[in-house]
Amino acid sequence: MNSATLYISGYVPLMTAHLPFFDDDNTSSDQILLALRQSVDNIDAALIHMLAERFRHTQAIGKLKAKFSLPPADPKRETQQIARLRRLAQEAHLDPDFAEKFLNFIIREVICHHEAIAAKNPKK
Ligand SMILES: O=C(O)C(=O)C[C@]1(C(=O)O)C=C[C@@H](O)C=C1
Repeated sequence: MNSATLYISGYVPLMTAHLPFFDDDNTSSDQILLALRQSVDNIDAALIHMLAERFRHTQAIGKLKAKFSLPPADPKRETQQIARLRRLAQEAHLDPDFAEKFLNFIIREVICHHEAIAAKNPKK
């Protein structure tokens, strides 16, 4: 398989231009799979690091909210975030419904963290 074949099969060649093997007709499917999986692994690692950073900041928000007796959830803010992420997803050719589900999944977890922080710091 070469880059032309990948293009015909719907794979965006720009994304693979930096990968080895793609202009070589003798490349085995195992080699191509390995190269693609290396990129997937790099992207997964980046996602984990970005999520860790996001949770670090939302933990700080949770502490602030507990200190000033603010509610753990802010539905108005969530509505804005979802509208924005759906727009970004569309531009990036990612399914907006998936983007919304993904954000909601993360936010639900953040709200649990906020509730736990508030429970540990009860206001008299
Ligand atoms: O921005 C806030 O107020 C947060 O608590 C953070 C966050 C989020 O994870 O983005 C979580 C819960 C809220 O309902 C809205 C947003």
